[in-house]
Amino acid sequence: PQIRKMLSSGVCTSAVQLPGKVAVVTGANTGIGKETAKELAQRGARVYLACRDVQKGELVAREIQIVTGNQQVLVRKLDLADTKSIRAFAKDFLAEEKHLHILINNAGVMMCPYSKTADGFEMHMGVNHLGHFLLTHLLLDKLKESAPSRVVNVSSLAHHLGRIHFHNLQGEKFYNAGLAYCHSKLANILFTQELARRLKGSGVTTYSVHPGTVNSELVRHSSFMKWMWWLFSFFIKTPQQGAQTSLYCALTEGLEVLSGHHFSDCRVAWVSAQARNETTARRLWDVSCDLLGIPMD
Ligand SMILES: NC(=O)C1=CN([C@@H]2O[C@H](COP(=O)(O)OP(=O)(O)OC[C@H]3O[C@@H](n4cnc5c(N)ncnc54)[C@H](OP(=O)(O)O)[C@@H]3O)[C@@H](O)[C@H]2O)C=CC1
Ligand SMILES: CC1=C(/C=C/C(C)=C/C=C/C(C)=C/C=O)C(C)(C)CCC1
Repeated sequence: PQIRKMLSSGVCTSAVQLPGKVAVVTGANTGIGKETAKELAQRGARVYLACRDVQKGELVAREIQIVTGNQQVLVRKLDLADTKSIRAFAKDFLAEEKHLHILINNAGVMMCPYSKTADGFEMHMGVNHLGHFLLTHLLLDKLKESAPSRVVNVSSLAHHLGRIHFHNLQGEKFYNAGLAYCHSKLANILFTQELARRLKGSGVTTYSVHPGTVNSELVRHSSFMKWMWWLFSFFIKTPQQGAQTSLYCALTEGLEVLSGHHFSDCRVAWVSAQARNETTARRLWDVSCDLLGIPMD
């Protein structure tokens, strides 16, 4: 029980309610994203479940509506492995909604065999970093108009093993599925820091998060990890526990001064030296804009 307690600490104790607020959660049909969306709906927000599989999303939306009594739980198609899908999602959302107060960039893939997104990006970098980079860029004016608003980027402790190899960003020269995940999670943290710098004074703040080791479908591509997760399932966090730090960063009052920081177990957490490198963060921003055809400023 002591080990379990140690591995599952961190509870979002904020009492903030969200009537009239609008939230988007990516990858909300399962795992941490589903529990994050459920809690936001419980607090009265209108919540968009941005999912690549709309059918799975609809089932979860019904479940959340029944559990929370909040009918304002909506499903929209978003495939982060395809910039056309991201642009279509953003276009429809901007036409439909006046506000966006909370954006949770939660969706993720881990340890997939070498593959590329529709736009030719390596899958981890493409979905986990570039997809969310583009989505945030497209929704940024709406976030600014809705300030105070927040962007939460779900990263990982795994960023410690990550490096940004600008000469091999698409894994074409060498590729390791585990490390590719770590690199993309480092990119999440660097993106958060650079975004925070650029958004200073705008009323939009941003945070990166390590949710803990969580019993979810993330391990689907690795038999070894599946076995480990099964073996230690009693010790690791439930998705509901894994959602706590994302919720803490989305909801806690007075957190604005900590924009750009990394959180774990609902506390500020230490990041690797690579994750504190401002030059890498700026360069990654520029390279990401270049790859996505976004004008650099
Ligand atoms: N579980 C853990 O121990 C840890 C998780 N994290 C991070 O937490 C986040 C949530 O992961 P978790 O809940 O554990 O994992 P899950 O695999 O349970 O959930 C991942 C979600 O991302 C979605 N997704 C995957 N690819 C795409 C895509 N191309 N477009 C849109 N959505 C996509 C999945 O959709 P679908 O169901 O259709 O595949 C699913 O909804 C991830 O960013 C992960 O890196 C960080 C540290 C530890
Ligand atoms: C050694 C060990 C564990 C392994 C932890 C690992 C391997 C965590 C990996 C986390 C990842 C990959 C996060 C994703 O971003 C457990 C299961 C906690 C149980 C106690 C012993």
